[in-house]
Amino acid sequence: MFRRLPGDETRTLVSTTPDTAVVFRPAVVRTPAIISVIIWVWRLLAGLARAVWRHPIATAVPVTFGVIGIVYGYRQAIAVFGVVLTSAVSWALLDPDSFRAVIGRRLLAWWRLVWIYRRHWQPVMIISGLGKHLHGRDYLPRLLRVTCDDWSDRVTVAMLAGQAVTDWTDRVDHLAHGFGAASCRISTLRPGRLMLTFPRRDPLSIPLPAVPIPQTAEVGPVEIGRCEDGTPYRLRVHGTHILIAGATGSGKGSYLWSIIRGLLPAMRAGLVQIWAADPKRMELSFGRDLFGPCYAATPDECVELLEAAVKVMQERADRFAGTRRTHAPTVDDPFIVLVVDEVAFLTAYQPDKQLRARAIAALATLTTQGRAVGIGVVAALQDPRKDVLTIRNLFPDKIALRLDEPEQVDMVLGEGARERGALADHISPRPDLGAGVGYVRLEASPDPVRVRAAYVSDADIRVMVARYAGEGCR
Ligand SMILES: Nc1ncnc2c1ncn2[C@@H]1O[C@H](COP(=O)(O)OP(=O)(O)OP(=O)(O)O)[C@@H](O)[C@H]1O
Repeated sequence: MFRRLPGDETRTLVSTTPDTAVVFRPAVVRTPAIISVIIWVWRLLAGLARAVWRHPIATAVPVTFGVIGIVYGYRQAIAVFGVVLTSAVSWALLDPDSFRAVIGRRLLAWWRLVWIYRRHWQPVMIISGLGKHLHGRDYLPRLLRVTCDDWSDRVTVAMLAGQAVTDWTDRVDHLAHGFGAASCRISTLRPGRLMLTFPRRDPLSIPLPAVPIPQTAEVGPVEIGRCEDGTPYRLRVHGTHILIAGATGSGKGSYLWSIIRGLLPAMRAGLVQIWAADPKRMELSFGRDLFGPCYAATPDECVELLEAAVKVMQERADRFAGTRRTHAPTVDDPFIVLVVDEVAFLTAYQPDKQLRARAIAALATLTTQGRAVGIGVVAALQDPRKDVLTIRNLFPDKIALRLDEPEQVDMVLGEGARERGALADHISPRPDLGAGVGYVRLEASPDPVRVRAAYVSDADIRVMVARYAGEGCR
């Protein structure tokens, strides 16, 4: 509202043509003071009207107390204020959840709008290059709204005409540092409107204990951890194939074991069979009794297991052809989930060329045709490059855990994922902080979501084996 008037800057402008002494000075027409006053008053009224429109409650509260003060006297106004304040404090103490939902988050959002975002908006926009200062005027993207949930601020922004989403995704670091947040995520609400998400705290910063084994036999999405907004992270396993990529020690094992854990009751009910290929012999071997004869460790055995799955797939395809298009797990045709730890041992590092080709062919067949007949592949690998796993794009669902290089993020999650905030290369290598933390793209949105899998400890696996060994593949 206190921007300079047009013309203030112009007065000081001087331009010359190169190599001559010719100097151009723009003509400045002196504005009568009354015009300036009218403009200032107009801006003041417009600013007040805008404040009332944008923050009706924040304006109504002081106005109400002011009116009570004027009409009934200031003692009454202070008494009413005291009653309202005491009621609010009692509510917050007695039922903090409902207070937070109704009042607390709105107050926090208003405070953060005023103190963080509006206060820093102009300098952050100009310095990051998202706004422009031209001829004495600021052209800034509009800050429309701030809402808060328990873990983050969500800032709605109207982009400047002519800006692209990539102008913003290229500057997530500027925005995060500018507004004092650990990171910034960008999502598109509609053409011209963006939502910036700034986390205030990290619900994933401490390891999560293993999710309890479900009570019922279900093949639906398996709860395996938590999303960064604190909601449970449920991973769809049936009707898809999942690739989990992460450097050594990134916690791939916790995903594999959490999936297995969530499917145990369905395995007992005969609706699921878990087949395990464990060429590294370090991860799945710990609970090998869970898998019975459907466990393979040597490369030959692993490839035979994959080819056995292809046979089942083809037999089902022959039977289902023309009668059904999707698979519903039954005891006769259970959902087969083929868990492959370090799939690159079979597809890239395997010295026997023929065996390698057989493994790639079997995996390609399963990932292209297995879904509809109830066969899913869950594969983990350390190095997501194409020459390590040529068929990585055949996995519809991918999870990027801690990766060594920024380029690897897009290799796993698809073009532009890192720009949209999937900073998998920034995940801490400290196991307590970063193991099991990863980025996924959920079905509902192209924007990456940060998640953490629960940690299934050795003791948990021992209990799982003791309770469920011999119940799956017989
Ligand atoms: N979800 C998790 N939460 C907390 N800590 C975890 C989690 N997953 C794993 N860890 C810790 O990180 C260590 C390494 O995990 P893990 O062996 O699963 O990694 P990995 O990605 O399978 O590694 P590699 O590829 O070398 O086998 C574990 O020993 C454990 O201490």
